[in-house]
Formats: sequence, structure tokens, C-alpha cells
Amino acid sequence: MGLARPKQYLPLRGRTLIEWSLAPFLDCGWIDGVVVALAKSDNEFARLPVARHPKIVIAQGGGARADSVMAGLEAVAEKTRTLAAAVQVLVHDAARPCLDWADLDRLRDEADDQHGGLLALPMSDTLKKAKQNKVKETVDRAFYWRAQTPQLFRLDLLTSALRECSERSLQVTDEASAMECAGYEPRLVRGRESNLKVTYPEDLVLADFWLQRQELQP
Ligand SMILES: Nc1ccn([C@@H]2O[C@H](COP(=O)(O)OP(=O)(O)OP(=O)(O)O)[C@@H](O)[C@H]2O)c(=O)n1
Ligand SMILES: C[C@](O)(CO)[C@H](O)COP(=O)(O)O
Repeated sequence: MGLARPKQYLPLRGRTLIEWSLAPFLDCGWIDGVVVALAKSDNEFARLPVARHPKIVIAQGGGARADSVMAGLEAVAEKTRTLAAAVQVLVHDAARPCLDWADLDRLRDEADDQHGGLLALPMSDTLKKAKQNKVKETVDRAFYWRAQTPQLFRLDLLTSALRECSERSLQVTDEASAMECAGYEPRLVRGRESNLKVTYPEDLVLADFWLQRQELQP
């Protein structure tokens, strides 16, 4: 974003971006708790009203996404230690504030018990493989999807997959990649364009638009 302030604390339709990202999980009846992984230096989250929500637990995040996720998983394991049944976890980006609530239910219903699943979008443009800015090949778009979050996995399987990646010094940019490295085939559950990751300043305008649309829905 090129701003001094971390993007998750930018204002968006009367709240901060992270509050929008958390809302579907906090309001969802079948989600028992929400772990927020915060940078060690973070002093903004505690000032938000949402910080006092009874479902929220804080974990200290790490230098890379996988480190933050691992810290979150450890906090979940701590909370659920006495449960006999397999615990499922959803991992979501703080930078995706427009998740449609219905997609959470679909992900739960369509994800595979062992392999897990993730929201993702098929490609709608023709895809070029390039070197610098010269086209080398046109590739079959049917083989490619854009990964989103949330991503849903069994706590024990995701934990060991991330541990394995760390031991092999493999850097993964999402949790499905860790599961893939461990031999699983996570299921792709069709998401929506509105579930964008706020990355560039213009994405905030789009996020505002999608949230307004969601508010207007009956
Ligand atoms: N050390 C990190 C880095 C990222 N994340 C999570 O991963 C999400 C997606 O990462 P992204 O938004 O791409 O974060 P950055 O790479 O920090 O942002 P940017 O691409 O804008 O630099 C973040 O929203 C955050 O929830 C995390 O938990 N811990
Ligand atoms: C997890 C993710 O949102 C899937 O698209 C994405 O990989 C996170 O962003 P990053 O830039 O790779 O951290």
C-alpha cells in the first residue's frame, strides 16, 4: 500500500479493515473461537472495540505468514486440547474484508475431511507465460485457479504440514501449499471476485463498493 500505517488498520466504511475481515467469523454460529495473530510491535488492535470480543484470542505473529499461522494453530491446540474429535481450522487474511458470509458455509460443506479446501476463482482471462514482458507461451487456463482465503483444514494435518515445510525450508504463501507439499489435494471451492485481498490503494475503493453492496442485500 505504500503507507506508514499497517493496512489492516485503515478506515473502511466506519470500521477498520481488520474488523470487517473478522466480522463473518465472529458472527458465525459454528465457529467457536478466533485467533488473531499480531505483530509483536502491534499496539493498535488492543484499542479496537472488537479486541474485547469473547471469541477472540491473541497470538504473537511471526516474520512470515507461515510463522503467524503456526502461532495461531498453537493457540487453537492449547484451547482445544481436551476435545476428542478432530478440530478444523479456517485461516483467513486480515487483508480480505469482503468475505461473503454464505461462502463460509459453502466452504465448510464442500471441503474434504482429510484434504481440506479453500475458496478460489477460476481464471477468466487468456493466460500468457512470459519471460520479462515477452510472451513465451499461452497456457490452458482450465488448469489455473486464484487461491483466496479462508482455507479450511484439520488442525493436526495443517500443523504437521507447516512443520514439514519449515523443516525442509520451503516457503509457502498459503496453507494449501503446505498441504500440497505434504501430499494432500485440497478441494477448490468457488469463491467470488468481491473477496479481494487489499494490496493496492485502489483496492480500498473496490472493498468499499463490495461492502456497500453486501449491506444493501436483503
Ligand atoms: N508475517 C505475516 C505476514 C502476513 N500475514 C497475513 O497474511 C495476509 C496476506 O498477506 P498480505 O496482505 O499480502 O500481507 P503483506 O505481504 O504484509 O502485504 P503487502 O502485500 O501489501 O505488502 C495478511 O493480511 C495477514 O493476515 C501474517 O499473518 N503474518
Ligand atoms: C493466502 C493468499 O491470500 C492467497 O491468495 C495470498 O497468498 C496471501 O498473500 P501474500 O502476498 O502471498 O502474502
